[in-house]
Amino acid sequence: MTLLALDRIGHAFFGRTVIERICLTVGPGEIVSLIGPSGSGKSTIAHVAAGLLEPREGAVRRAYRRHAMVFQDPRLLPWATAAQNIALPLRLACVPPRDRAARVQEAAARAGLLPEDLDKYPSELSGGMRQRTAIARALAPDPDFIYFDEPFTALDVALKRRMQDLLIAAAATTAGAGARFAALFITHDLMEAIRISHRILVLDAEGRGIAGERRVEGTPGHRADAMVFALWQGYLGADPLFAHVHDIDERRRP
Ligand SMILES: Nc1ncnc2c1ncn2[C@@H]1O[C@H](COP(=O)(O)OP(=O)(O)OP(=O)(O)O)[C@@H](O)[C@H]1O
Repeated sequence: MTLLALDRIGHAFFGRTVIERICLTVGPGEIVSLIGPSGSGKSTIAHVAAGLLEPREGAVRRAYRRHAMVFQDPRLLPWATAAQNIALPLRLACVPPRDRAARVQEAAARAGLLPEDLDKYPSELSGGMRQRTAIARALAPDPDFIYFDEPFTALDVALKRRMQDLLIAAAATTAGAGARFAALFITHDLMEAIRISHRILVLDAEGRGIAGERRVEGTPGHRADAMVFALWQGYLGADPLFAHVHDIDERRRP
């Protein structure tokens, strides 16, 4: 079964082609990273997949129930508390007010927010807490698919790691039930992709399709750091698929 399928997607801005022949699939419970250099069209692909942009070519099939999105910028309403921000999608989905508080608390707990943080305004929260709030807001309507567009890029290394672990835990469920959500995770950080994903898709250097993919050994959250590091070294040092990932100069793109 496939929750998301892109079939030969192409898109152009003002007549300039930015993506072409993009084919990808994401299955239930899968975290799939899409990696590529800056300007290679990763966000454009996520926007097309989520229905924010109509592609010029190709077809998108969505078989999931409900999706959410998390961006690099948390995009919180500054005049609303963390709890009110998290409740926003519940209000939009007409969830009765009596049910909202419990769902906000559950989502906040999954995102690692403390009860006392919920009454704070975004300006009173640190960058990491703001991003946790954005993640809680995404989790609140219980989506079975989440688009992440470089959500941790602006965070420092230790915080980034904690947020990756949080995402892995939030996606998985307890007691043998299926995963709670599948995800398309946009990043330019190969180490991050190896830590959190089941599969990594690599964009062609010129955005002309997916150059290839690698299924990452093991399960997210159960890979030892030494293994993650060894895979990262192997991919960058010896795997031609990743040769362009860190050394392309986006200013040379046509
Ligand atoms: N709304 C837009 N109008 C015009 N050009 C755009 C628009 N959005 C993106 N582009 C261009 O499309 C190309 C791909 O952009 P996109 O943001 O998808 O790349 P990306 O791989 O996500 O980059 P980054 O990693 O830097 O975020 C870039 O050259 C960008 O300038």
